[in-house]
Amino acid sequence: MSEIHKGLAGVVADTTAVSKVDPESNSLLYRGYPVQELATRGFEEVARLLWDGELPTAEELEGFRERERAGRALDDRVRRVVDELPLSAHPMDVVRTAVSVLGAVDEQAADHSRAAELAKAERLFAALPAVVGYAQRRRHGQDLPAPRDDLGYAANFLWTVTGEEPDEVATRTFETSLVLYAEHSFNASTFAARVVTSTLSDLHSAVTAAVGALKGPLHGGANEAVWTVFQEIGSAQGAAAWLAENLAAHRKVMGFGHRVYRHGDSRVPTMHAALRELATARGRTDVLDLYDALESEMLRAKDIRPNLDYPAGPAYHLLGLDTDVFTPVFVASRVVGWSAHVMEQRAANSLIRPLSAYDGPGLRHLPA
Ligand SMILES: CC(=O)SCCNC(=O)CCNC(=O)[C@H](O)C(C)(C)COP(=O)(O)OP(=O)(O)OC[C@H]1O[C@@H](n2cnc3c(N)ncnc32)[C@H](O)[C@@H]1OP(=O)(O)O
Ligand SMILES: O=C([O-])CC(=O)C(=O)O
Repeated sequence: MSEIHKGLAGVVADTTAVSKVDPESNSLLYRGYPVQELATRGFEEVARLLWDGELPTAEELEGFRERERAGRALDDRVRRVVDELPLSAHPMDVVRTAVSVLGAVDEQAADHSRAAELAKAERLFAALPAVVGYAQRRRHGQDLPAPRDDLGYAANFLWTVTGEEPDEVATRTFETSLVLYAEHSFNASTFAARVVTSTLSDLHSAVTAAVGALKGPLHGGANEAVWTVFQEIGSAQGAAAWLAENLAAHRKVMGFGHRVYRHGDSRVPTMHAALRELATARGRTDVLDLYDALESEMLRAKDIRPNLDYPAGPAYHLLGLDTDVFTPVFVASRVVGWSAHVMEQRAANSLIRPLSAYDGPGLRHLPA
């Protein structure tokens, strides 16, 4: 039997110039730039870098910002389909459905030229905050506030979801998380997007599949699960007992561990610092105490470190997002990476179709 690479662990499936995850130096580069340096920049600029391969000129950035501001309103056709969904539908299901609708109505859906793919990626980028905002607000009986053209992407996103103008620390924390979440090489959702693209399918189909892959708690769904764990534990004093019980029951602790990083996730220190700033400004040092307590218990018990979802979950709670809206926010950021990979896959395509080793019953025949 040929060698099996369960979960494709350790398999190098293709090359990519979008980002480099290096477990040895514990670093993450977007198009060559360390993500920690990019975390001080606006998310719109980082999106252009990931799509275009180079930082935009001031003029290019302003042109993109204008198009983004013009595309913020919730499409009526999306609203009508979402209104048919039960209020109990998970916001990730709302987002997945919305992306699918946006694909069905996009006049360039079948145009796979790079110019058309970029235009579609830009439109999705601009449209998703209103979709995420609507997913949260409709359940509270609230409509969307009108988009704020005087605010950048990150601040307008928070305004759209919460209906409150964010202060500087909230905008900075949120923007940092968007930059850190934007791209991470061949993770499961990006790979799903590349698989779909490899069949010569369209960008919205690839993104819809990626949303489905991101939803699971072993991937993006972990940021939602982290805050649920914080609520279950309650306070720093409860961390040791909670962990002992869960490890004894062989349950995975959400927000810890990573398939690629072996010495901790390179993005965590930057997001942890942002969380510290936000929690301190909000007088919620209890959240920081619980964060530290669970982290050190996990290190002591299993020698496993947090991944990006661990600081992002509590930060999103403190920013006023409903817990099940955390992963949809991840979608709005990662759509940049997904679409960059769709374009890269298309430019040098080969159908992705691995082999399997059959281990079912041997040849047999139907009874006469
Ligand atoms: C943005 C992101 O998508 S980051 C990932 C978000 N996902 C999570 O936080 C979910 C929790 N983490 C996990 O389930 C895992 O660490 C994964 C899925 C992310 C990566 O795991 P893999 O590379 O497949 O390693 P695997 O799950 O086989 O774990 C290896 C060992 O470490 C243990 N382990 C790994 N992560 C954890 C965890 N979070 N809690 C408890 N034990 C863990 C496993 O139980 C296993 O132990 P064993 O060898 O004694 O059976
Ligand atoms: O790379 C991975 O497997 C998961 C991850 O951290 C991400 O997608 O950001």
